[in-house]
Amino acid sequence: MQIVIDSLLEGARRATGTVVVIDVFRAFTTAAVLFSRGAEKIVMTETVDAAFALRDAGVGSLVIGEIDGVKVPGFDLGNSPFEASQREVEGRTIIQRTSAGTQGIVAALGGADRLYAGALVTAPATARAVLAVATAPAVAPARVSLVAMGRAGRERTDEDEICAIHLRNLLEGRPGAVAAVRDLILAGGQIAEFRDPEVAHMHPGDLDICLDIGRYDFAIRVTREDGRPVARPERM
Ligand SMILES: O=C(O)[C@H](CS(=O)(=O)O)OP(=O)(O)O
Repeated sequence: MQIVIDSLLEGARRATGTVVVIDVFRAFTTAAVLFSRGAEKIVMTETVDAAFALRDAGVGSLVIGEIDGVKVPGFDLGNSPFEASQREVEGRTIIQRTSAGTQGIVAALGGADRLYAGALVTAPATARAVLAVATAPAVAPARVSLVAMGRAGRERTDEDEICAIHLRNLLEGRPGAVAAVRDLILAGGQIAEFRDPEVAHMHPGDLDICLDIGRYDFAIRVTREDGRPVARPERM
């Protein structure tokens, strides 16, 4: 198994094999929270207009996400895992548009043999899901691309790069260093905005959820349906 770590939108575009697009802060943590609360599936889109059009067409009933981290006017939810954890979403189809995470999924959809949306909350389950495929005899030589999406898919960020390294440890059979992963991210420059009352869209509760490594026992698998990326929980 060959594991490649790459970054940002360009990395997502060139990713091949089994691909994990990583967005810890916050898109795929939010997606995981919604699945833990019974959401059926999440349709991931690139643009706000596409998200509204899908809702208007009846493809989904809730539209969520952000621009520059801030909830889009007219969306039902922003990109906050904490807010998602307060929402009733049982059985719902959700449409998600974010600045990094869903952009990466759309960019990777064409080149990926198998696609996952990754975050720390789902890291062990994602590694199990990837290993189940990557080590299957029929799928050699296996390549796994881990793509850290960063800020808006344009600027590398600690949490996504560190999540990629943590996933590589798990994929290569090492336990990783859960406390060190948390500590290193918490020492970084992006943490202050979660605690800044002036940055209202970054809820302090988001940080606790995003850094709760292995909180959920499912991976988030993305498949193409009607030409669109659709995410569902996958349990191994
Ligand atoms: O809402 C977020 O936390 C980010 C905003 S940005 O990428 O830093 O502009 O979106 P996400 O797609 O969850 O990284």
